[in-house]
Amino acid sequence: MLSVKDAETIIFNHVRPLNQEHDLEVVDLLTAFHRILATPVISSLDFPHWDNSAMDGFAVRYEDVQNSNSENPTILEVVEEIPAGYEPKITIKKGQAARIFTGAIIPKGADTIVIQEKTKFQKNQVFILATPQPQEFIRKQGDFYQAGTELLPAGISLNPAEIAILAAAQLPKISVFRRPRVAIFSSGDELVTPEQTLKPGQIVDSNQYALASLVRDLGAEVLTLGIVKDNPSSLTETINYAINNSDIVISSGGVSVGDYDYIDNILASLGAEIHFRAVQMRPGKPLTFATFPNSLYFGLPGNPVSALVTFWRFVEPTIKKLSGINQGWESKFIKVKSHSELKSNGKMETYIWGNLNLNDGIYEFQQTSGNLNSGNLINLAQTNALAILPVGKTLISPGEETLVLQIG
Ligand SMILES: Nc1nc2c(c(=O)[nH]1)N[C@H]1C(S)=C(S)[C@@H](COP(=O)(O)OP(=O)(O)OC[C@H]3O[C@@H](n4cnc5c(N)ncnc54)[C@H](O)[C@@H]3O)O[C@H]1N2
Ligand code: MOO
Ligand SMILES: [Mg+2]
Repeated sequence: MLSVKDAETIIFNHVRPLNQEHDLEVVDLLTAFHRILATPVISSLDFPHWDNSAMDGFAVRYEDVQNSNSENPTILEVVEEIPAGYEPKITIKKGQAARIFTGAIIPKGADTIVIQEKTKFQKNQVFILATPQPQEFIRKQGDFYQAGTELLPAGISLNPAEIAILAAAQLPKISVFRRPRVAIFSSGDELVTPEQTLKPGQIVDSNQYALASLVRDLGAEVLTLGIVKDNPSSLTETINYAINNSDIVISSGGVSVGDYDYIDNILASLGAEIHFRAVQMRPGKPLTFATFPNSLYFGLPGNPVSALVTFWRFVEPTIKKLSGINQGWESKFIKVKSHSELKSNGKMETYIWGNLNLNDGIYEFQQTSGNLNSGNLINLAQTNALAILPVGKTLISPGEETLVLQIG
């Protein structure tokens, strides 16, 4: 059976990230949080824009004050006051200083700031009570960024720091990648919506709710196509619509070996290239991955935990990669101590849901309580991690390390 690693490689090799020419959208900076920058940004402004003061104090010529101390203060004439936002008019000459405030432009002639705590100020005279370092507290024009060079690269997620940088660079409208479009549907004659009264044998389509929330949280646009009966013509119609209206299609249910598990046959009849139908993992073994010319298809298993585990393990990084992020779209596994005894049959890569708890600043994994059954959605509540036992590993004892994938 195909290993999880090989399945992942196959999937990621088929992801074509959104394109800088065709998949752009211009958005207001205030709505750009977590969007992906589509083109590199170059600013014509230096940062800082001008030599400016990092402190409230006095702008002086270093050579005038280099031998100052409290017994022998240097006395300078204060010729101008320079608040932030004001353009200085006077060049500082020998024996002169300017009163200056944080962020204000350094006047011509001055090269050093003396903070006001090291001075005594009287009328238009300042007494310099200590010798500063040469050029102390001056933020030089272009020290942080030089105009014309790359300010931000394409393919990064816009977090608060980047949003602030774009605002500072006077770019209130920016090019980002459009949101990936993801179609979701559930298949099964037994499925009903949460509003419907349950008849014997029926179950609520909970997968669609969970999957839509996860997809939206990843910044994608969700197209929910509802519940589709285990009926080849309805499934054909829905899948055909989905592959023509989205970048990624996610279905749940109908991918195992039962008589009513039609998804794979219909994918084949619609001309999909089916890359695999099962992966050596538990939960999540019956997982179908197929491609059409313009979309990727994930046939997730119907069991609620299996659908979510396969989403977290394979679909989440796929959506991230497709969205145009150039780094860090891959799943991140972390090594932590297990507080619980973790068991597997050793035949499948096994995913155990539970919690990363902080214990004296160190994360420890604790298996969820109750039955680890892929049909048991209830004890998935409030978990935040999956511990992973590789094939061949049957036991992780308390205190031993395990790899975990954070979920949520
Ligand atoms: N003979 C075998 N039977 C099964 C195998 C196998 O290898 N041989 N694999 C089992 C495993 S593992 C899983 S996982 C499931 C996957 O089944 P399907 O993907 O075909 O899904 P269904 O048969 O449609 O449903 C399975 C289960 O999940 C419930 N379900 C389905 N959709 C939803 C939904 N949208 N929301 C909530 N719950 C849903 C459904 O009622 C079933 O209980 O196959 C095993 N069988
Ligand atoms: O993949 Mo199934 O998930 O083990 O119930
Ligand atoms: Mg089935």
